[in-house]
Amino acid sequence: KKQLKYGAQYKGKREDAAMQKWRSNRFGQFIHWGLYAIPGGEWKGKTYPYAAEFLKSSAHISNATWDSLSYKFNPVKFDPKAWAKMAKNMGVKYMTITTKHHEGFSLWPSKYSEFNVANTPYKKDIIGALVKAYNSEGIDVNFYYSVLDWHHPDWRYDIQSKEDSIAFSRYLNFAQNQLRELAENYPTVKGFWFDGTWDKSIKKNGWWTLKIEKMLKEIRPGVVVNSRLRADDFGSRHFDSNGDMMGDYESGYERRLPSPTDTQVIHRDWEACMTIPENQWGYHKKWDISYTKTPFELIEMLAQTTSLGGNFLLNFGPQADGMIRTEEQQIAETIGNWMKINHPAIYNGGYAKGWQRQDWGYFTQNEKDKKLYAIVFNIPISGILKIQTPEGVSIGKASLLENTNSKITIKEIAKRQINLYLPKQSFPAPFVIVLDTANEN
Ligand SMILES: C[C@@H]1N[C@@H](C#Cc2ccccc2)[C@H](O)[C@@H]1O
Repeated sequence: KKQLKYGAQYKGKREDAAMQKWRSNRFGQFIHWGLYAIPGGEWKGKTYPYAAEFLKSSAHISNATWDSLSYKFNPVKFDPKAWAKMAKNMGVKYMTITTKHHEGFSLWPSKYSEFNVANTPYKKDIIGALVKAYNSEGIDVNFYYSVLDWHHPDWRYDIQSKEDSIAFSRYLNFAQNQLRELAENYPTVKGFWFDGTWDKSIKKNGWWTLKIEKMLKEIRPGVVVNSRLRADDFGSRHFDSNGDMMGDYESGYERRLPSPTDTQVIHRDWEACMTIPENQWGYHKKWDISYTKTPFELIEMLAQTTSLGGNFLLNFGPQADGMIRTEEQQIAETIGNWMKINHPAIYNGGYAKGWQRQDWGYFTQNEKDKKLYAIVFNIPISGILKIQTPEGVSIGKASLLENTNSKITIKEIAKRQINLYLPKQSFPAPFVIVLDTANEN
């Protein structure tokens, strides 16, 4: 084991109330909003298929030209209450908003950078309005903050000279001031989601990442910080050089999930963040420039994530005028209709220890109602769901969550082998079976 000053600060899962709430939320809305929404993946008549929030680099746009987009930022149709209402109806329990993405533009009136929303035609504090609106709907708000900053003159990708070192220490102070400002000015913030920490400059300054984690937790006790902020004494990220996770949850799953049988993830808190298009976080004018996931595919990702004890953060990229595009509205509505009936399998849900993963879907164990849920995506032609029960546990009753009067016949066909006979009906959507289990001994 290496002696580390800037490695993991604790082992195992945090069990305080704030972390338990974060964990029980399970389903969150990611929002990527910034100047990149204005060009929306297009520049001088050319469409760029890459991630819209990276247009500045994919179209080789100068800082001066890109920064002048701030004079056009005026989301006249922005209605934070409408966004929060849509999120509530979709069934999310938390929202993570980009306070500052790689472009360096701050969506709040920061004292530490002129490059912020107060100096645009819109003027108003977008972060403050969103925190108020989402909290009013009972939705927790976390702040995404990109340490990587294309705008700030003191940002460095690497430290290769004394000048780099002097400039970058100015940058780290700037970022620390902005983060303190966010933690102090928005007291209901529940978490910080760091990004843009992959460059050598940060890997060589692991001390700063721990300093930031400690500062935020001092200002806002209980606040939850993702592993992506952290680098240790030797530049190891997410997990320190002894293999221990840093931060409060593992946040390496970006546009990918662990495999359904990858049960090593259940030993820690983790979150997967997901785009609906193949790879667009910011608004792209051409929705169908890539494959866009269907609501049922997204619901299956939510189910798979919950079944492995993780949180699922689904991304929305609002338009420059402040509207959520209709394609995203429709997906949010379909997911919300499903969640209204099936949320007991998700909220407070987690890994169902001892219940073998089956190919028809996923088990989740609800830590509040202690019930076991089977979320079914692939109905067998036989109409029979095969289940292996753990040692010492039997299934007493099974019924459809959407209709608990629907009895599902159970037959033990061999030791620990159960057949569940599905009702003879159509299942137009993924559905949930609630299982009452009992200890045999
Ligand atoms: C959460 C996501 N992380 C950001 C990124 C990235 C990235 C950076 C380098 C190579 C590939 C992807 C995306 O812009 C979005 O904010």
